[in-house]
Amino acid sequence: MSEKLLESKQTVIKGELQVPGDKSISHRSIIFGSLAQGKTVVTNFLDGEDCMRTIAAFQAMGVSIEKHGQTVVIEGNGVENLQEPIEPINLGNSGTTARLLLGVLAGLPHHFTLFGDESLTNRPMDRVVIPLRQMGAMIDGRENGKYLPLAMRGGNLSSIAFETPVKSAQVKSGVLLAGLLAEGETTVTEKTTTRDHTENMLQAFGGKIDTNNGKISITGKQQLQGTEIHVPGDISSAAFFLVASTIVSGSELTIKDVGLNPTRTGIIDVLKQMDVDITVVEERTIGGEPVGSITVRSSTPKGIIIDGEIIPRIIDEIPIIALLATQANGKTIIRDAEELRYKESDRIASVVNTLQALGADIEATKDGMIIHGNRTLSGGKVDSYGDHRIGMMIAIASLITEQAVTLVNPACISISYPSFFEHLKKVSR
Ligand SMILES: O=C(O)C1=C[C@@H](OP(=O)(O)O)[C@@H](O)[C@H](O)C1
Ligand SMILES: C=C(OP(=O)(O)O)C(=O)O
Repeated sequence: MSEKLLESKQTVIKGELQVPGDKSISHRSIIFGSLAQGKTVVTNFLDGEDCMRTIAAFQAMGVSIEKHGQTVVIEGNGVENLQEPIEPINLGNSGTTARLLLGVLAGLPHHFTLFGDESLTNRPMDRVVIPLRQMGAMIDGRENGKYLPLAMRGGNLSSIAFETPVKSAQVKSGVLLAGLLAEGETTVTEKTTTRDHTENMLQAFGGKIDTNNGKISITGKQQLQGTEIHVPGDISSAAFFLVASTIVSGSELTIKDVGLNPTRTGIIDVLKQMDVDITVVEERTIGGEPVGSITVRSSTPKGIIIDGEIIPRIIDEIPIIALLATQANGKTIIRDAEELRYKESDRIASVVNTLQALGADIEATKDGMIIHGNRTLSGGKVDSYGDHRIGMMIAIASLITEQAVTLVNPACISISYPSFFEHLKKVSR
């Protein structure tokens, strides 16, 4: 297993940065482009490994998808021309590919087998398998279809009125995509709002979807038209640099063209509540999604309580928020975040173990963590757990540790941010 030495050096974070395209929006651009009729051109596509899995899955079904740098051209031929793949589909590390693709495949009259890497193989799939079975898909797999590998035969779906028991955009999206291919009207009701990129992008492709008080309704068998999609910068990637600029004294960084969809901007709200010096400017709309530039100057944050409705709006940012909390005045409590246990690693355990190993005062709870601030972090050898967000959290921590940090298994960072270390170097002075 490879290791990366992150030397403890006096640095400041300065200048301007453009983070790569949003992962959630990149996945969905490939899915809708492949279901639509005609050409779709996606610019600023994230070429992280996860999004490449989504491309490969649709190529295996006969869709022509060409990637030139960050531009992807999809020649859509409509749902009815998606073919049965010869080989099993490898979903790699990508939960989003798995849950959203399951929804699409459930609507196709073909046989599919799906598998993933060790991490994905241990993440729950029954949260989408159960409603898709209710719609008529035949799905079987390990532990009665709870886990990959899965085998399935789709087609002839009927609509469903589904109340999602988990706060998950992936589950909502999987069922809505199946609803798009089913007869009649499907509704998904969610108690807490989760990211709505599926709903937004369906409309960008000419589809119709209604959201009313947490109830999302979609009529099946709609024809979608290819279009142009510009992917905004990923706020979940930006979050690592927002925190870096806060905790490294003397820093000031502007991140340009970041997606500011309100279902994703919880990190900005958290930073503001913690009294971090943050401003958002140049707000505008590109391709149906709000974008803007965020400037952060170093400051000493204060500890806060983070729970309830905001959790899905910061779900991928909690590891880096935990690092920030180790530097805050006072105590930070994170609750209602049990979903973290079902990510690429059990992120309650991996965040707590890693930060403890670096000298933080942090403890795990059933659904979150308690972090006591004002700690000087030491250094040493810590593992990414094969989880990209843990790997990036460790790299940002190393900017303020007293000794060097050896990051074990850094390669996973390219799942969502292949140019992360290059960008870190670019803004380190
Ligand atoms: O829909 C999406 O694109 C995503 C939804 C979230 O997962 P859940 O919906 O499982 O919480 C998030 O953690 C993931 O990185 C991307
Ligand atoms: C949880 C994540 O992604 P996924 O569920 O797509 O693997 C993530 O990117 O942090």
